[in-house]
Order: sequence, then structure tokens, then C-alpha cells
Amino acid sequence: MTTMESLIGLVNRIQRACTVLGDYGGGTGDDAFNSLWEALPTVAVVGGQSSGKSSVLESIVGRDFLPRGSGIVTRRPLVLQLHKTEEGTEEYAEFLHLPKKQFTDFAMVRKEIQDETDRITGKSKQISPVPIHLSIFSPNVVNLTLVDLPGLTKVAVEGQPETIVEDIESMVRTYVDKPNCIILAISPANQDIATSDAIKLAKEVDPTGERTFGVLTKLDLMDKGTNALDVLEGRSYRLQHPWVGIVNRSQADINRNADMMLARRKEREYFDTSPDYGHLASKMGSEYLAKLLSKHLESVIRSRIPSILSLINKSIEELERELDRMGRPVSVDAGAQLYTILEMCRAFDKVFKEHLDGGRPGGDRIYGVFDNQLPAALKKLPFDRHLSLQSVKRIVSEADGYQPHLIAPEQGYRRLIEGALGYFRGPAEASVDAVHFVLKELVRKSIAETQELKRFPSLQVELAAAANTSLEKFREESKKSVIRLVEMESAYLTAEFFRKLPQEMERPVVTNSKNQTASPSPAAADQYGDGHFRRIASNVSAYVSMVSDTLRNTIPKACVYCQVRQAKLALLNYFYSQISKREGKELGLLLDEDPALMGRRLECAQRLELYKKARDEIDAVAWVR
Ligand SMILES: Nc1nc2c(ncn2[C@@H]2O[C@H](COP(=O)(O)OP(=O)(O)OP(=O)(O)O)[C@@H](O)[C@H]2O)c(=O)[nH]1
Repeated sequence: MTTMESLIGLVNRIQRACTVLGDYGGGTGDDAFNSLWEALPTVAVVGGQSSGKSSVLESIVGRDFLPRGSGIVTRRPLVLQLHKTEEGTEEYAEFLHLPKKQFTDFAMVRKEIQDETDRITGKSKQISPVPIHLSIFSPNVVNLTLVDLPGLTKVAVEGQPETIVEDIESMVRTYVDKPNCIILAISPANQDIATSDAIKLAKEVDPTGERTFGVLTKLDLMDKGTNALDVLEGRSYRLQHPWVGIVNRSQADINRNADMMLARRKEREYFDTSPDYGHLASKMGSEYLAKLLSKHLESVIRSRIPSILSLINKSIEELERELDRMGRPVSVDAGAQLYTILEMCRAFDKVFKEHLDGGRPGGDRIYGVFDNQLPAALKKLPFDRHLSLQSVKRIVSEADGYQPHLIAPEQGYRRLIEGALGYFRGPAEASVDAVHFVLKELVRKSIAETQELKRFPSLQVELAAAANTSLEKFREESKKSVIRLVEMESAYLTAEFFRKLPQEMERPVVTNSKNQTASPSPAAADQYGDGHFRRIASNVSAYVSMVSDTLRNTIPKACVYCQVRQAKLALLNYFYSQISKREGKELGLLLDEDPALMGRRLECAQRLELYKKARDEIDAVAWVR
């Protein structure tokens, strides 16, 4: 049969694993995780200074191993795990922080506790909630785990920070507050029980006394003629569990280095022969206390197993969900890394296309460029100034040279039109730039919206840079195309439009029925007057406006062809060409995740492993009867 003793061993193992992962009863572990430690029943030893706490623990162990001295000696919780070994085997101790080192000299255990305390708290006399784990393997112990906490004190002594009194109390509280904590409340018999620090605290956190074990030390130090029967028999302060009286080694015994086994025997004799406590003798003494606690701890653990398992199962589910959300760790294999990168590129490309094709907002801003920005810019071109009477006169005269034109000023028209067409370059280039910026913004947005990319900041940066390089290239191409459209308009003017013009100019000379020359038409009359130039301006304006209509339609086509279409087809081509040249190690760098995320994933994975192992162990042990 697997005995219940295995349960204490099991809890010990789980507690040790929890501590390694930063989950310990002090409550300052990573609060984002459920605390498994807190779900495990523990016995916390609580008492005022000099109440005899250390002596009780040493007595239970049957060994002298705790640091002694003035002031606050216990400054970190000491998780003391006792493992009973077979009779005749050698006793030894082991620390969790020094695995594989077995201590057989208990004076060295004391020194290591002191040194390890100082390692975290410094020599500052500060306290720390990070526990020290000590396992003792001995035939003289029962299977039991106790947490020794700093003694409750009333005043700070020299060298200790002012806040130490409250710091200790709040640290002790973080343990005893927890419903799974069994409180071992140590009070000295030579003090009024009403003033006991341990009982005062226990009363507060466990008013029904269900989880408190009262221990009365120093029975031998009571005034002659007095006894502690009122306390031990539960009349002074009633608890659900019987009080246990203890007689530890006196200071003189300690100074003499009195043997612990001998002290246990003397304690037994004390109760056996005591006229006051003889009738309680079988339920007194440190050996009895150890057995009582061990039995109680075992039964509490057994009763808590269903709730521990349910916490473990719930935590496993939560951790698995979180790990899924974070994504699997990246493979170290270069091929797999490349595959991962390409997968993410595809995901990004999909989001980007959704922006352009609809489904996600943003693509419509390109249409906004063509529908609003470009027409507005075309409208604002300074044709009025260019085709003012004065300007037309000047340009036409300059084009004619010394010989004024006879009919229509061909060269004048050309110059006026070419001059006007030059203005179209501005809006054409501005449209290309505007489309470029919309596309660039969509790349930024798409990267931010691609869930798969979130974990990889380096890849995000590279992808954005490569996509922007491509967009730059598309912008250049697009600019060349729109400029070409404008230049094409200048290179060949629509002849049909001009063919009409000379006819209009020649129309004025008309012969009437009497074969008289009729008065010339107004057009002919002011052939070189203002009206003539105004007409030229109006003709040029009509031509320019025709070109403007054409460009208003063709510039968007060029932009879409060179930029939008290319972005859809080949945005990542440059990235792909770059990536194919990379070695495995460089690919790894691209998949360099956010360190905080990697840390969290590792933490979750370790925690998950602990919980799964704990579940398997509990399953294996708990249900064997
Ligand atoms: N005679 C006698 N002395 C005891 C008994 N219990 C403890 N003492 C003495 O009381 C003093 C304090 O005991 P400790 O065990 O160091 O008490 P503690 O609560 O651990 O004290 P701090 O670690 O200083 O908080 C020591 O000198 C012990 O020898 C007892 O039952 N009888």
C-alpha cells in the first residue's frame, strides 16, 4: 500500500518545484499565475521572540541546527521538510539551493542557513519572503513539513530598520491568512496566555481555532505552585485541537551542548513524573507534537486533493490557452524558420490586399486622391494668369518674331499651349506622391494588424523597410509614367481641334447681293485687336481644359497601374530576394522575438510542466489505498 506518508513527500516535491519557479507562500511570487503553493497545506510556526520556536523545531527534528543569537535571527522563512528514513541509516540534510550536497554535520547546516539568509537579505538585518528549503532525512523524524517564520517582535533593535516590526507581522500574515495554512502557535507558559503574540494573531485569522495548534513551551519555568492546566485543558483559550505542552532544553542545556535525544528523554520523564500533567503525559511533548502534526497534515492534504487537482487542471487549461495565444516557439532549423517567415509574409500580404480591395478601410483613400485631390489641384492651376490678355499678347508677339502672323498665330498657339501644359506636371507628381503615402500607411497598418507578426519586432521592421523600398521604386516608375503622359500631350497637339480655328478667322469677308463688300465681321475687324487675343486665349483655354479632362482620367490609370497594381503583385518581391540570400543564423535574428514575450512563454511552459507533473504525481499517489 502506498501510505499517506507519500502524500507529504509529494507535497514537499511540489513545494520545492514551486519555489524554483518563484511561487512560494510569501505571496510575492508572480501573481499572474495561480499559486499552487498556496493550495498546498502547510504548517507555519508562529511565535513571539524567545517563545521557544527554534527549540520546538529542533526538538521535533532531534537535532541542533538552527542559528541562534540576539536580535532577529530568522529573517527568511525556512521550509523544513522532514523525511523519515529507515532505522540505522545516517542522518543528513540537503538544501534546495545546494542540490547534491549532503550535510551530515548539523553545525554546517546552521552556518549555511545563516549564509543563505545573508545572501538575499545582505547583512542589513532586513527580512525577505523568499524561503530557504531544507530537507532533513533521518530515522528520528516523522514525515512533516514546517515553515519557520521570523519571530513576532515588538521593537526594532539596533541595526534593524524601523519598519521591521510591521514587516515581520505582514510576512507572517501572508502565510497564516491562507485557509490552507495550519498554524503552530507557540506561547511560553511563563507568560500570560492573553498576551501571547502567536495566540493574538491566530485568533484574528482563525477565530474558530480550526487550523490552529496551540503549543505551550517552558512549562518547567513556571513559578512554583502554579501550573498551565487551564491553558492545556482548553479553559483559558479554546482551540479545536488539544494544546500540547513542551519542555525544551534550557539555555544552560544549550550552553552545555546537551544532547537532543537526551533532552527528548528528559522531556518525556518530566511529563511522566509530573504531578500536574501526569494525566496528560501521553499527549504532551515534542515527539507527540510531531506525530500529531504529521497525522493532521496528512489528513488535511488528503482532504484537499480534489481542490488541488481542480486548481491544477484549471491552471493547465489557462496556461495552454495562453501558450496558444503567444504562438509556438520558433524552430531553430533554418528551413523551418524560412517557412515561418514566408507564412507570416503571406499573412501580411493578405491583410494588405484586404485594405486595397476593400474589407478593411484605407484603400478608399486612394480613390480620394483621384476624385478630390487631383481635380482640385487641376482646378487651381494658374491658367487665368497664363492666358491673360497681356500674357497672350506677349507670347504671341514673341512667337511671331519680326513678321506678325497673317492668319492664325500657329507658333503663338503652340507656345501658349506648351506653356500651359507644363503646369500639369505638378498635380501629376503630387498624385503619385499622395498615392505613395496612402500605400505606405497601409503597409504600416497591415503590419500592425497582422496577428502572426506581433511576436517578431525585428521581422516587422525589416518587412516594413523592404515594403517601403518597393513602394519607392513604384513611385519612381509612376512618376516617370505620369510625366510621360504630360509630355505626350505637349508632343502632339490634337490637330482636329486647330483645324477649326483658321476657318473661323477667315469667315469675316462676305460679299452681299449687290456685290459690295459687306462690313467685315467683328472677328475680322479686330484681327489684331484685344478681341483677337481674347479669342486666342479662349481657344487655348478650351484646348487646355480638354487636356485637363484627359489627364484627369489618365493620371489615375498610371498611378494604379504603376503603384497600386504593383503593390498588390510585387510588394514583397524585394523582401523575398533579400531573404533568400540569408544564412540560417540571420534568419534566426529576424525571428528574434520580444524578450518579454519569450520570458513569459518560458515561464508559462515551465509552469505548465510543473502542473502536469504535479497532476500525474497526485494521480499516482492519491488514489492508491
Ligand atoms: N527551560 C526552558 N527553556 C526554554 C524552553 N524553551 C525555550 N527555552 C529557552 O528560551 C530561550 C529562547 O528559546 P528559542 O528556542 O531560541 O526561542 P525562539 O522563539 O526561537 O527565539 P527567537 O529565535 O529569538 O525568536 C532559549 O534560551 C531556550 O533555551 C523550555 O521549554 N524550557
